[in-house]
Amino acid sequence: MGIRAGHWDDWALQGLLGRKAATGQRVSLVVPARNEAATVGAVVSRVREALMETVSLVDEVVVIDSDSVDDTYAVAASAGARVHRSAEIRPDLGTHPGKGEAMWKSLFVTSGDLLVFMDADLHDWDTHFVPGLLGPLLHDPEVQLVKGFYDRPGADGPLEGGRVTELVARPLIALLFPALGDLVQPLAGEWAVRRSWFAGLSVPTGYAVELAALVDTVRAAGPSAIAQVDLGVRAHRHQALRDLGGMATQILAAALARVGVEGADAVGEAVLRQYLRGLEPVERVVPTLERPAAEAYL
Ligand SMILES: O=c1ccn([C@@H]2O[C@H](COP(=O)(O)OP(=O)(O)O)[C@@H](O)[C@H]2O)c(=O)[nH]1
Ligand SMILES: O=C(O)[C@@H](COP(=O)(O)O)O[C@H]1O[C@H](CO)[C@@H](O)[C@H](O)[C@H]1O
Repeated sequence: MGIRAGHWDDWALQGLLGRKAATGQRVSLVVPARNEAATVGAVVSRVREALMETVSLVDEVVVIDSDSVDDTYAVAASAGARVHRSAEIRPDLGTHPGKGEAMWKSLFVTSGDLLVFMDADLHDWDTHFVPGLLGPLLHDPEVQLVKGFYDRPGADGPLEGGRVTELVARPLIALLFPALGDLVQPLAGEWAVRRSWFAGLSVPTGYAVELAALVDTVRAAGPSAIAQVDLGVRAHRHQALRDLGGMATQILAAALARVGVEGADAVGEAVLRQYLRGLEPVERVVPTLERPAAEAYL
């Protein structure tokens, strides 16, 4: 069997609540956020209202403030989230920049048996994303990781989002990881995973966290350990093209490391040279470090 696909409304909310109660599992929504004051409040407040206050599907909403320099922390806290600064979680383990670092650190400040990750920069989404992602985990013990997929509006049209997905992730999957070929949105930031499973994974500290989790999961447990759920439409803030060069470098570094090619130097960073005009390069130091499985520190 390959990667199973479902639709968010395959699972009635009451049925999910029943399964959650019957299995005694807790659910943590984790939102990694760097400079997301404009949108993080709505993500937190809407999920809290719909899935914590109205029903008890989510037990905690945790925002990991990832080196923000805006009001992310205050906005998320006033919306009702438990907020932690990534750098202040387990300082004995040091701190690194990046989305994956924030998600790795979330393991030390959450209690959920099931973790649901959502980006903080969403502006076209709905709260059904969360039950949709939980459906396979609450109903199928074989599933360890659930990816959301959706139509992704971009700057050039209703289906033009996902530049790194189309130009980097899908080619990597085609060439190196064909078992993941069924995945519609391999880089989607909306995904869910069993805590015990995520705690056993090596986690890239940057943007490669999503692809690495998929590769390591399909290798360790096969495609039946992964499910994907149609969540409808999702729009988010789009980074500038050259900033996605850093993301692409991190994803490529993690992929190459998983096929025995150590592209980055030993200290866990790569220097990406970009050019805006003429011969003068703009050098971007790109962290390619990975955190070891968190279970050893929990
Ligand atoms: O160092 C970082 C970079 C990003 N993010 C968060 O990770 C999510 C996805 O990042 P981003 O929007 O930059 O990626 P994109 O969606 O453009 O691929 C967002 O909630 C960011 O705030 C983070 O927590 N730390
Ligand atoms: O899919 C993609 O190509 C990138 C960038 O999307 P856009 O080109 O800005 O629509 O966005 C995803 O990739 C990141 C790395 O995995 C994730 O962190 C983001 O959540 C996801 O939006």
